[in-house]
Amino acid sequence: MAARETTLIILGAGGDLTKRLLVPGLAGALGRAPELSVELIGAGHGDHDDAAWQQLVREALEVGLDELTGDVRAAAQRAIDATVASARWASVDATDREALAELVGSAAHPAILYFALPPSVTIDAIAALEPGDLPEGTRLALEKPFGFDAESAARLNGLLAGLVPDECVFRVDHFLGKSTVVNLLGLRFANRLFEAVWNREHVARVDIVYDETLALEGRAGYYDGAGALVDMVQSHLLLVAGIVAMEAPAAIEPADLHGSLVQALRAMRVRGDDAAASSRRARYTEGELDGTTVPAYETEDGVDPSRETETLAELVLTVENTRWAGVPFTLRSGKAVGRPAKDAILTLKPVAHRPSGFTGAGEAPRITVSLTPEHLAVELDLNGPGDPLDLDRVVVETAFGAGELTAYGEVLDGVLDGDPLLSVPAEAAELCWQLIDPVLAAWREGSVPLEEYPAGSAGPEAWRSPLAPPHGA
Ligand SMILES: O=P(O)(O)OC[C@H]1O[C@@H](O)[C@H](O)[C@@H](O)[C@@H]1O
Repeated sequence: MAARETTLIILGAGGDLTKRLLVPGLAGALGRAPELSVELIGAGHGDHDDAAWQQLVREALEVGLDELTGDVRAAAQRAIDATVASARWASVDATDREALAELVGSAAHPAILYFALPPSVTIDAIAALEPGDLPEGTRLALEKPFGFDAESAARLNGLLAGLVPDECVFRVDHFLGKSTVVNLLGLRFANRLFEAVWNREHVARVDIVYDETLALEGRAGYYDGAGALVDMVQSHLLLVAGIVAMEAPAAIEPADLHGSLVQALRAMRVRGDDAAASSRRARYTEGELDGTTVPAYETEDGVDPSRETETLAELVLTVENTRWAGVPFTLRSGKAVGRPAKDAILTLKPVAHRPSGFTGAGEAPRITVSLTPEHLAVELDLNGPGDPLDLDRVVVETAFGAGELTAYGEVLDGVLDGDPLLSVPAEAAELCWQLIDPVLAAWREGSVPLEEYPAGSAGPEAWRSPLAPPHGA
């Protein structure tokens, strides 16, 4: 195996993401690629120095190690000392062109610049750079959210295109690194049983839900400016919806997969083109979760109550093509929800004719692909104990194999390897914002009330019933 060397520069390395997810994920990527050695530069403001950064790197790599098993874990273990020894800190303002160019120039190997920064700072940093500032082969990785609306996402794509070739740009969405999300491809396209019913003839509705028990967790600085719609629906769930909706690619190769994903996103619309009638928003009030009192969102440190940030968001889309016309796709995500559910659910239509004489069961059956943990459940109406004509609802379930790496590990592995398969295509990043912008505008205008739910509940009572379609949709 030929040795490979690269420099990973994390901009914004003093932030929570680096310690909690990026460096632990790096342990997995190092374990997967034992031939790779990484010079790890942390860059940012703050009072770090080489020693503090090295300590952070060691601790975070060890956290990452705990999530690995087998050969990958053994290889990651072997890589830790060398990675820590190479780690250095650079106090740099990412928007200072000369300082950034100098930092990239000081890298021992071809560099990857990872922007773990708020979107507006990332845009300023990219805008400050000139093409000649980055040596050939430099890769740019950008954390979500990619821009802050469709216009800024398009501008950012334009700026990036002027700096490096598109195959050197990695738009990171760790959901594309989740083994369960990747598994949707295998489930759909390698199984006739599922692909045959995966369309409007058989599917009544699609729900993509990511309700978490996690509350704000001290992230007001970021979250209060984002809210559930941007943080989760825009950044992650739309891409999951794209994978659920897309046509089969010819190959699991970047160009084919990205083409299918983009085509599906292009076909999506807010239902009835009515953002106010096709969305809901809510915010948690004080409540109990797992025996602990969760304070009301608006009283959390760093929250500006006048912003009306939602902690639960729901959006109904349609996919305007032959496969999906008329099927509602409901995307929903919330924080501090007592009944966590992280699933893609296809609710099937009833059979065209159930012969009279059968009793029992008969409600709409579902195919549930859990995004966390790895799990598939298919509901069937079968002969229960006793009378064979009295049907019981039976759930056929199986676990999927767990991913070898964490979602961040998978995504970083792609970035380090120069493989864009699991990175977000440029057009997809813009399309996701094009769907969300009208919803944000309707919410800003006050066309959609901000509802409330106690932390620890399942959400507002009224949300148990699906949103009625707008007139004419
Ligand atoms: O369940 P995971 O993989 O941690 O992903 C969910 C998280 O995804 C992040 O991108 C969001 O910013 C968080 O708010 C959210 O909790």
